[in-house]
Amino acid sequence: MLRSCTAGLRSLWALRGRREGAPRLSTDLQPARRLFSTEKAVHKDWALPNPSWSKDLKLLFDQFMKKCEDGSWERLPSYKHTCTQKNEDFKTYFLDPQLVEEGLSQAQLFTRGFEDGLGFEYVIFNNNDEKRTVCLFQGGPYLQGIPGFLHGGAIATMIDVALGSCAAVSGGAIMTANLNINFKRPVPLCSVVVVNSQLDKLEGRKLFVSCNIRSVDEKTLYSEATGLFIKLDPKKKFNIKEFHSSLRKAAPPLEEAVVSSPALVIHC
Ligand SMILES: CCCCCCCC(=O)SCCNC(=O)CCNC(=O)[C@H](O)C(C)(C)COP(=O)(O)OP(=O)(O)OC[C@H]1O[C@@H](n2cnc3c(N)ncnc32)[C@H](O)[C@@H]1OP(=O)(O)O
Repeated sequence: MLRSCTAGLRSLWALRGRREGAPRLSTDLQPARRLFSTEKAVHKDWALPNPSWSKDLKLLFDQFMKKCEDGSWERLPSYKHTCTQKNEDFKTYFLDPQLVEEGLSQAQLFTRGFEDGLGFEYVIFNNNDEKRTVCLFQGGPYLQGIPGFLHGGAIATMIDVALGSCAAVSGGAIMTANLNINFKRPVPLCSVVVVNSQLDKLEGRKLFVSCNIRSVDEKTLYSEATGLFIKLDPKKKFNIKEFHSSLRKAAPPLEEAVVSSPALVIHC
Protein backbone atom coordinates (compact mmCIF):
# COMPACT_ATOMS: atom_id res chain seq x y z
CA MET A 1 0.00 0.00 0.00
CA LEU A 2 2.74 2.38 1.06
CA ARG A 3 4.82 1.28 -1.91
CA SER A 4 2.00 1.99 -4.36
CA CYS A 5 1.43 5.48 -2.85
CA THR A 6 5.12 6.27 -3.19
CA ALA A 7 5.14 4.99 -6.74
CA GLY A 8 2.09 7.12 -7.51
CA LEU A 9 3.76 10.17 -6.10
CA ARG A 10 6.91 9.44 -8.05
CA SER A 11 5.04 9.19 -11.34
CA LEU A 12 3.13 12.41 -10.62
CA TRP A 13 6.45 14.00 -9.87
CA ALA A 14 7.94 12.86 -13.18
CA LEU A 15 4.80 13.90 -15.06
CA ARG A 16 4.85 17.35 -13.54
CA GLY A 17 8.51 17.78 -14.45
CA ARG A 18 7.61 17.17 -18.10
CA ARG A 19 4.45 19.25 -18.26
CA GLU A 20 4.94 22.77 -19.52
CA GLY A 21 3.46 25.55 -17.43
CA ALA A 22 3.18 23.38 -14.33
CA PRO A 23 4.15 25.23 -11.16
CA ARG A 24 7.82 24.89 -10.43
CA LEU A 25 8.98 22.78 -7.57
CA SER A 26 10.53 24.54 -4.64
CA THR A 27 13.32 21.99 -4.14
CA ASP A 28 14.83 18.93 -5.77
CA LEU A 29 13.90 16.67 -2.90
CA GLN A 30 11.79 13.59 -3.54
CA PRO A 31 8.18 14.07 -2.38
CA ALA A 32 8.24 11.08 -0.04
CA ARG A 33 11.29 12.49 1.68
CA ARG A 34 9.70 15.89 1.97
CA LEU A 35 6.85 14.43 4.00
CA PHE A 36 9.30 13.68 6.79
CA SER A 37 10.03 17.21 7.87
CA THR A 38 13.25 18.48 9.27
CA GLU A 39 13.33 20.64 12.38
CA LYS A 40 13.49 23.70 10.12
CA ALA A 41 10.39 22.69 8.14
CA VAL A 42 8.39 22.11 11.33
CA HIS A 43 8.57 25.77 12.23
CA LYS A 44 8.27 27.21 8.74
CA ASP A 45 5.51 29.78 8.37
CA TRP A 46 3.67 28.90 5.14
CA ALA A 47 1.53 32.04 4.94
CA LEU A 48 4.23 33.88 3.06
CA PRO A 49 4.82 34.41 -0.67
CA ASN A 50 6.52 31.66 -2.68
CA PRO A 51 7.42 31.55 -6.40
CA SER A 52 4.05 30.01 -7.32
CA TRP A 53 2.12 33.09 -6.18
CA SER A 54 0.56 35.03 -9.04
CA LYS A 55 0.98 38.78 -9.50
CA ASP A 56 -2.52 39.35 -8.10
CA LEU A 57 -1.83 37.37 -4.95
CA LYS A 58 1.50 39.12 -4.32
CA LEU A 59 -0.06 42.53 -4.93
CA LEU A 60 -2.89 41.90 -2.47
CA PHE A 61 -0.45 40.44 0.04
CA ASP A 62 1.68 43.60 -0.15
CA GLN A 63 -1.42 45.80 0.29
CA PHE A 64 -2.44 43.94 3.44
CA MET A 65 1.10 43.91 4.81
CA LYS A 66 1.00 47.70 4.51
CA LYS A 67 -2.24 47.73 6.50
CA CYS A 68 -0.45 45.75 9.20
CA GLU A 69 2.03 48.55 9.78
CA ASP A 70 -0.28 50.61 12.04
CA GLY A 71 -1.34 47.50 13.98
CA SER A 72 -4.98 47.51 12.82
CA TRP A 73 -4.38 44.28 10.85
CA GLU A 74 -2.15 41.32 11.55
CA ARG A 75 -1.02 38.48 9.33
CA LEU A 76 -1.83 35.10 10.85
CA PRO A 77 1.08 32.66 10.56
CA SER A 78 0.33 29.14 9.35
CA TYR A 79 2.26 25.98 10.16
CA LYS A 80 2.15 22.57 8.56
CA HIS A 81 2.82 20.79 11.80
CA THR A 82 1.58 21.54 15.26
CA CYS A 83 3.55 24.22 17.00
CA THR A 84 1.11 26.92 18.03
CA GLN A 85 -0.42 27.19 21.49
CA LYS A 86 -3.85 26.57 19.96
CA ASN A 87 -2.66 23.27 18.54
CA GLU A 88 -1.18 22.30 21.86
CA ASP A 89 -4.62 23.01 23.39
CA PHE A 90 -6.21 20.62 20.90
CA LYS A 91 -3.75 17.90 21.81
CA THR A 92 -4.67 18.17 25.47
CA TYR A 93 -8.38 17.90 24.60
CA PHE A 94 -8.17 14.96 22.30
CA LEU A 95 -5.00 12.99 22.34
CA ASP A 96 -3.20 10.42 24.33
CA PRO A 97 0.47 11.63 24.50
CA GLN A 98 1.62 8.13 23.55
CA LEU A 99 -0.49 8.26 20.40
CA VAL A 100 1.05 11.60 19.44
CA GLU A 101 4.54 10.12 19.83
CA GLU A 102 3.82 6.88 18.00
CA GLY A 103 1.27 7.55 15.34
CA LEU A 104 0.86 11.19 14.53
CA SER A 105 4.42 12.37 14.07
CA GLN A 106 3.84 12.65 10.32
CA ALA A 107 0.47 14.37 10.58
CA GLN A 108 0.25 17.74 8.93
CA LEU A 109 -2.35 20.37 8.19
CA PHE A 110 -4.45 19.22 5.22
CA THR A 111 -4.34 22.58 3.43
CA ARG A 112 -0.54 22.78 3.70
CA GLY A 113 0.16 19.28 2.42
CA PHE A 114 0.69 20.17 -1.25
CA GLU A 115 3.81 21.28 -3.09
CA ASP A 116 4.06 25.00 -3.76
CA GLY A 117 1.36 26.17 -6.15
CA LEU A 118 -0.39 22.82 -6.62
CA GLY A 119 -2.98 23.03 -3.86
CA PHE A 120 -3.99 25.67 -1.36
CA GLU A 121 -1.94 28.87 -1.44
CA TYR A 122 -3.36 31.30 1.08
CA VAL A 123 -2.70 33.84 3.74
CA ILE A 124 -5.11 35.20 6.33
CA PHE A 125 -5.13 38.70 7.78
CA ASN A 126 -7.05 39.54 10.93
CA ASN A 127 -8.60 42.79 12.08
CA ASN A 128 -9.16 42.35 15.79
CA ASP A 129 -11.24 45.49 16.40
CA GLU A 130 -13.64 44.72 13.56
CA LYS A 131 -13.72 40.99 14.36
CA ARG A 132 -13.10 40.09 10.75
CA THR A 133 -10.52 38.33 8.64
CA VAL A 134 -9.53 38.43 4.99
CA CYS A 135 -8.17 35.30 3.37
CA LEU A 136 -6.31 35.65 0.06
CA PHE A 137 -6.56 32.33 -1.72
CA GLN A 138 -5.15 30.88 -4.94
CA GLY A 139 -6.38 27.33 -5.64
CA GLY A 140 -3.89 25.26 -7.66
CA PRO A 141 -4.34 22.59 -10.36
CA TYR A 142 -4.64 19.66 -7.93
CA LEU A 143 -7.88 21.16 -6.61
CA GLN A 144 -9.79 20.76 -9.86
CA GLY A 145 -13.44 19.74 -9.86
CA ILE A 146 -15.11 20.20 -13.21
CA PRO A 147 -12.44 20.95 -15.83
CA GLY A 148 -10.89 24.37 -15.32
CA PHE A 149 -12.63 25.10 -12.02
CA LEU A 150 -12.08 24.46 -8.34
CA HIS A 151 -13.64 21.42 -6.69
CA GLY A 152 -16.54 22.32 -4.37
CA GLY A 153 -14.86 20.39 -1.58
CA ALA A 154 -11.73 22.50 -1.95
CA ILE A 155 -13.85 25.64 -1.73
CA ALA A 156 -15.61 24.25 1.34
CA THR A 157 -12.25 23.44 2.89
CA MET A 158 -11.02 26.96 2.35
CA ILE A 159 -14.26 28.36 3.77
CA ASP A 160 -13.85 26.13 6.84
CA VAL A 161 -10.29 27.39 7.32
CA ALA A 162 -11.22 31.04 6.74
CA LEU A 163 -14.29 30.96 9.00
CA GLY A 164 -12.48 28.76 11.52
CA SER A 165 -9.59 31.19 11.73
CA CYS A 166 -11.99 34.10 12.19
CA ALA A 167 -13.73 32.22 15.01
CA ALA A 168 -10.48 30.98 16.55
CA VAL A 169 -9.10 34.50 16.94
CA SER A 170 -11.93 35.17 19.43
CA GLY A 171 -12.67 31.66 20.64
CA GLY A 172 -9.30 29.92 20.91
CA ALA A 173 -9.68 26.14 20.58
CA ILE A 174 -12.83 25.75 18.47
CA MET A 175 -14.34 23.17 16.15
CA THR A 176 -16.69 23.40 13.21
CA ALA A 177 -20.20 22.32 14.17
CA ASN A 178 -22.04 23.58 11.10
CA LEU A 179 -21.27 24.99 7.65
CA ASN A 180 -23.78 26.25 5.08
CA ILE A 181 -22.49 27.19 1.66
CA ASN A 182 -24.16 28.69 -1.37
CA PHE A 183 -22.02 28.16 -4.46
CA LYS A 184 -23.05 30.95 -6.81
CA ARG A 185 -20.41 30.94 -9.55
CA PRO A 186 -17.64 28.44 -10.32
CA VAL A 187 -14.17 29.57 -9.27
CA PRO A 188 -11.58 29.36 -12.08
CA LEU A 189 -8.61 27.16 -11.25
CA CYS A 190 -5.44 29.06 -10.33
CA SER A 191 -7.31 32.36 -9.97
CA VAL A 192 -7.04 34.48 -6.85
CA VAL A 193 -10.12 35.05 -4.71
CA VAL A 194 -10.75 36.96 -1.51
CA VAL A 195 -12.62 35.37 1.40
CA ASN A 196 -14.08 38.03 3.69
CA SER A 197 -15.15 36.57 7.05
CA GLN A 198 -16.68 38.14 10.10
CA LEU A 199 -17.77 37.14 13.55
CA ASP A 200 -21.51 37.88 13.65
CA LYS A 201 -22.42 36.69 17.11
CA LEU A 202 -20.86 35.16 20.19
CA GLU A 203 -23.31 33.24 22.38
CA GLY A 204 -21.73 31.30 25.24
CA ARG A 205 -19.45 28.75 23.56
CA LYS A 206 -21.07 29.30 20.15
CA LEU A 207 -19.42 31.51 17.55
CA PHE A 208 -21.56 32.42 14.54
CA VAL A 209 -19.52 33.52 11.54
CA SER A 210 -20.19 34.29 7.91
CA CYS A 211 -18.17 34.92 4.78
CA ASN A 212 -18.28 35.64 1.10
CA ILE A 213 -15.83 34.76 -1.64
CA ARG A 214 -15.24 37.37 -4.31
CA SER A 215 -12.95 37.97 -7.25
CA VAL A 216 -10.05 40.36 -6.75
CA ASP A 217 -11.96 43.16 -8.55
CA GLU A 218 -14.94 42.37 -6.27
CA LYS A 219 -17.27 42.15 -9.29
CA THR A 220 -17.92 38.41 -9.03
CA LEU A 221 -19.52 36.85 -5.97
CA TYR A 222 -18.48 33.17 -6.05
CA SER A 223 -19.86 31.86 -2.77
CA GLU A 224 -21.49 32.83 0.48
CA ALA A 225 -21.37 30.81 3.68
CA THR A 226 -22.26 30.78 7.33
CA GLY A 227 -20.69 28.69 10.02
CA LEU A 228 -21.15 27.72 13.64
CA PHE A 229 -18.01 27.01 15.63
CA ILE A 230 -18.01 25.70 19.18
CA LYS A 231 -15.42 26.63 21.74
CA LEU A 232 -14.22 23.36 23.24
CA ASP A 233 -15.20 22.70 26.80
CA PRO A 234 -12.24 21.51 28.91
CA LYS A 235 -14.68 19.52 31.07
CA LYS A 236 -15.59 17.39 28.05
CA LYS A 237 -12.11 16.06 27.33
CA PHE A 238 -12.29 13.48 24.57
CA ASN A 239 -10.82 10.10 25.49
CA ILE A 240 -9.61 8.59 22.24
CA LYS A 241 -8.69 5.22 23.79
CA GLU A 242 -12.17 4.80 25.25
CA PHE A 243 -13.66 5.90 21.95
CA HIS A 244 -11.75 3.28 19.95
CA SER A 245 -12.57 0.46 22.36
CA SER A 246 -16.26 1.40 22.39
CA LEU A 247 -16.23 1.35 18.58
CA ARG A 248 -14.70 -2.13 18.55
CA LYS A 249 -17.37 -3.36 20.97
CA ALA A 250 -20.23 -1.76 19.04
CA ALA A 251 -19.31 -2.78 15.50
CA PRO A 252 -18.13 -6.14 14.10
CA PRO A 253 -14.93 -6.13 12.01
CA LEU A 254 -15.59 -4.81 8.50
CA GLU A 255 -15.12 -8.19 6.76
CA GLU A 256 -17.76 -9.74 9.05
CA ALA A 257 -20.13 -6.86 8.39
CA VAL A 258 -19.73 -7.20 4.63
CA VAL A 259 -20.33 -10.95 4.66
CA SER A 260 -23.38 -10.76 6.92
CA SER A 261 -25.09 -7.74 5.31
CA PRO A 262 -26.80 -7.90 1.93
CA ALA A 263 -26.01 -4.20 1.39
CA LEU A 264 -24.14 -1.46 3.16
CA VAL A 265 -26.03 1.80 3.22
CA ILE A 266 -24.02 4.90 3.98
CA HIS A 267 -25.90 7.83 5.47
CA CYS A 268 -24.17 11.12 5.05
C1 LIG B 1 -7.46 27.76 12.90
C2 LIG B 1 -7.62 26.76 11.77
C3 LIG B 1 -9.07 26.55 11.38
C4 LIG B 1 -9.26 25.15 11.00
C5 LIG B 1 -10.71 24.91 10.67
C6 LIG B 1 -10.96 23.45 10.55
C7 LIG B 1 -11.85 23.05 11.69
C8 LIG B 1 -12.34 21.68 11.47
O1 LIG B 1 -12.31 21.18 10.40
S1 LIG B 1 -12.98 20.86 12.79
C9 LIG B 1 -13.40 19.28 12.11
C10 LIG B 1 -14.84 19.16 11.79
N1 LIG B 1 -15.66 19.26 12.96
C11 LIG B 1 -15.82 18.24 13.81
O2 LIG B 1 -15.29 17.16 13.63
C12 LIG B 1 -16.66 18.51 15.02
C13 LIG B 1 -17.44 17.29 15.45
N2 LIG B 1 -18.37 17.70 16.50
C14 LIG B 1 -17.97 17.70 17.80
O3 LIG B 1 -16.88 17.25 18.15
C15 LIG B 1 -18.90 18.30 18.80
O4 LIG B 1 -20.21 18.24 18.32
C16 LIG B 1 -18.54 19.79 19.12
C17 LIG B 1 -17.13 19.83 19.73
C18 LIG B 1 -18.60 20.66 17.88
C19 LIG B 1 -19.56 20.32 20.13
O5 LIG B 1 -19.63 19.41 21.17
P1 LIG B 1 -19.82 19.91 22.69
O6 LIG B 1 -18.64 20.69 23.13
O7 LIG B 1 -20.18 18.70 23.46
O8 LIG B 1 -20.98 20.93 22.57
P2 LIG B 1 -22.54 20.70 22.82
O9 LIG B 1 -22.77 20.78 24.30
O10 LIG B 1 -23.05 19.52 22.08
O11 LIG B 1 -23.13 22.01 22.13
C20 LIG B 1 -22.83 23.30 22.60
C21 LIG B 1 -23.88 24.22 22.04
O12 LIG B 1 -23.72 24.25 20.60
C22 LIG B 1 -24.92 23.80 19.97
N3 LIG B 1 -24.54 22.99 18.80
C23 LIG B 1 -23.63 22.01 18.74
N4 LIG B 1 -23.55 21.51 17.49
C24 LIG B 1 -24.46 22.17 16.76
C25 LIG B 1 -24.85 22.12 15.39
N5 LIG B 1 -24.29 21.27 14.52
N6 LIG B 1 -25.81 22.98 14.98
C26 LIG B 1 -26.39 23.85 15.83
N7 LIG B 1 -26.05 23.96 17.15
C27 LIG B 1 -25.10 23.13 17.59
C28 LIG B 1 -25.64 22.98 21.01
O13 LIG B 1 -27.04 22.94 20.78
C29 LIG B 1 -25.31 23.74 22.28
O14 LIG B 1 -26.13 24.88 22.34
P3 LIG B 1 -26.64 25.50 23.75
O15 LIG B 1 -25.37 25.87 24.52
O16 LIG B 1 -27.45 26.69 23.37
O17 LIG B 1 -27.39 24.40 24.42
